[in-house]
Amino acid sequence: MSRKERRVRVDLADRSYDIAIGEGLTGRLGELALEAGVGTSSNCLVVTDDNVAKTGHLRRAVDSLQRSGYKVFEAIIPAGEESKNLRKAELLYDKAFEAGLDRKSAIFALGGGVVGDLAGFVAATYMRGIVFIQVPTTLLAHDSSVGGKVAVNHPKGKNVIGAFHQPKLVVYDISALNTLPEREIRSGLAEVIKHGLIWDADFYEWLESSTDRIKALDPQIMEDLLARSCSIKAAVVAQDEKENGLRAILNFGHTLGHAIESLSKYGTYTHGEAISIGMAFASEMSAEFGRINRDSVERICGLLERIGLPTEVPLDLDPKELLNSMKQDKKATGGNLTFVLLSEIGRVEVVKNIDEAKVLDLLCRLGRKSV
Ligand SMILES: NC(=O)c1ccc[n+]([C@@H]2O[C@H](COP(=O)([O-])OP(=O)(O)OC[C@H]3O[C@@H](n4cnc5c(N)ncnc54)[C@H](O)[C@@H]3O)[C@@H](O)[C@H]2O)c1
Ligand SMILES: O=C(O)C(=O)C[C@@H](O)[C@H](O)[C@H](O)COP(=O)(O)O
Ligand SMILES: [Zn+2]
Repeated sequence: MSRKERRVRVDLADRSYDIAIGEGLTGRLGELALEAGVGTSSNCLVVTDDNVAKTGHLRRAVDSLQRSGYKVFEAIIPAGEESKNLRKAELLYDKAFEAGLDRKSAIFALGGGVVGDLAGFVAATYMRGIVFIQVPTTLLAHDSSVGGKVAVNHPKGKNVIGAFHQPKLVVYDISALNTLPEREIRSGLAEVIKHGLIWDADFYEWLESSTDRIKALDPQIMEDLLARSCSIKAAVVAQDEKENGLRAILNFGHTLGHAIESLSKYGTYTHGEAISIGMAFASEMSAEFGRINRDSVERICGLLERIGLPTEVPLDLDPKELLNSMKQDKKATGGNLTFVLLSEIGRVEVVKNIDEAKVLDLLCRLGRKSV
């Protein structure tokens, strides 16, 4: 007998939705979408990438939707961050027209954060916004599928062309992790660790003590981990949907992380790897500004490294270019740097007008390069 899935609610008044978490949920996607009120009268589009399409996930999703009466079209994009751009968005608009999508249609984003952000952006803009459903297939996408940030990249920076468009439902099938490469598992754990660091010291300690079982992808552990991590994201988003204040804490590690991704042309580091380096750097900065002690920095870098994530500022990236890229971060106003810094493990603060000379100095010291 199938076990009932776990549910985490994202409370956003008339835009509230559930995150359903459990094993084998892709095979029940149609039933779950119907239950969430996604209509079957108009055609729908399932967007995925060519890696996910090679696994059984796409077939299971489409079969389930068809069994529930949905008329399904498919769009497959090339896998990878390089696809998160306006040209691919335009190809998806073409697909949407070919599939006859109208205002009552829905887009299902089946994949990692790239598919979710891109398909979500298309759903937010096609005919001024249609329903979309997130069906995350990476560990990292437990974060990207929740909260409604949808975007594409621009040569000037990550996610700078985007919108807030909440999904109607998130269906997280834990079984999808079985086909995910180990590197992507580690990458996803970076965002999980972030959620512990910014919000919940107990969760962070639990992660420290459960590393081996997490690495073994024990299904019960993964269900608990996802439910706790999604609950933190949901709690933050519910309090500040459009990032007027609090939500910026979810950007811990991203100021440097996004600069690393952008300067390395999105080809060297996964998102999780880049923000792992960014979190190690933000922890060092927090210590430099006397907010936390060295033991906490060692503890944080220790966990990231035990997971197999990088913590060192890349030697091949120029500190001045990193600094300039960070000044274009969406949190920066008037060219002044904003960083999310730790006050203790489990608590952070958004700090504006950070002294850029100090950041440059630390970048040079940690990257072991002189200016
Ligand atoms: N919107 C948000 O709030 C938010 C939050 C975090 C990250 N993001 C964005 O998410 C993106 C990163 O997402 P990601 O790490 O999921 O990357 P991704 O979507 O590129 O997926 C990583 C790799 O795994 C493959 N893959 C996906 N699911 C698979 C499966 N089940 N089996 C085998 N292979 C599979 C993909 O084809 C890809 O090669 C970045 O663009 C980042 O900016 C957005
Ligand atoms: O949901 C948020 O808010 C986040 O900051 C989550 C991040 O993990 C994610 O990478 C997000 O896309 C970054 O947002 P951005 O506004 O800095 O592009
Ligand atoms: Zn992120």
